[in-house]
Amino acid sequence: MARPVYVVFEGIDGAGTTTHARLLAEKLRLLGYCVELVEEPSKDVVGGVIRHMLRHGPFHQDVLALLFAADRLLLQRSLEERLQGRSCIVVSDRSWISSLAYQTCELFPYAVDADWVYIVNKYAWRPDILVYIDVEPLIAFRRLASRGRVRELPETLAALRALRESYRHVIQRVSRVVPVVLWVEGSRNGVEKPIDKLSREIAVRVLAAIKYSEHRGALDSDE
Ligand SMILES: Nc1ncnc2c1ncn2[C@@H]1O[C@H](COP(=O)(O)OP(=O)(O)O)[C@@H](O)[C@H]1O
Ligand SMILES: Cc1cn([C@H]2C[C@H](O)[C@@H](COP(=O)(O)OP(=O)(O)O)O2)c(=O)[nH]c1=O
Repeated sequence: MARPVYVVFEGIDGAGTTTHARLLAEKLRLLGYCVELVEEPSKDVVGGVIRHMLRHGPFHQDVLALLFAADRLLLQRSLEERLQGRSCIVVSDRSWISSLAYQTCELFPYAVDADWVYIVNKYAWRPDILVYIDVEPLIAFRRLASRGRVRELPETLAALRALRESYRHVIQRVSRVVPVVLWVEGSRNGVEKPIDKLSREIAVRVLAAIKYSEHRGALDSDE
């Protein structure tokens, strides 16, 4: 049964994961691919509980890790049922890699260890392509502030700095299990890369990775 190609975006809050997941999905659709765009947390029941907790607390990472894992499994199962084995590209803003970066961050209460995140996400899809958008914390913070969206946690400047550090380790760690890791620079020396330019760069790199995996798939099925 054909499995969807699973492309995930990761980055600290305000890095642009939502924006660029949507733009990539649009571009791939225009090229004729079947594309499903998913966002985590979902708009379903468990996603709603998560959003409530993120807004009102308690900000307990152990509980959040379980809820995020459950939300993700529900989302992926309903997608599998809907796709019925049709080949498709699933573009997601965030994945269990966010749990590795956020729920293990020592700055937050009841942080968990990475091994436990792996265990509770054992049955979640493994990304085929990971796009990590690296943005300097001050830029991300300004973006969040300009949208009036600075929640106490995890969107303080100190938390954004800690999360970027956490991602540095996480990206290294997951490159052992994720076949394609695309590290994209969203800003440099306090200057952000314009959305259009970044989006084009991401599309070109993701497309090259998709074509490569299609080629590998064709070779594998010839064997
Ligand atoms: N490359 C970019 N340059 C300028 N602004 C950007 C860029 N990428 C995203 N933004 C803006 O930054 C804000 C945060 O983006 P968003 O996609 O919601 O981030 P995230 O989902 O990672 O928290 C949005 O207002 C978006 O328009
Ligand atoms: C998927 C996931 C997200 N998160 C966090 C990242 C964000 O702070 C928040 C998602 O809220 P959301 O408002 O959707 O933020 P964004 O637009 O940045 O994705 O949840 C986790 O802590 N663990 C996870 O497993």
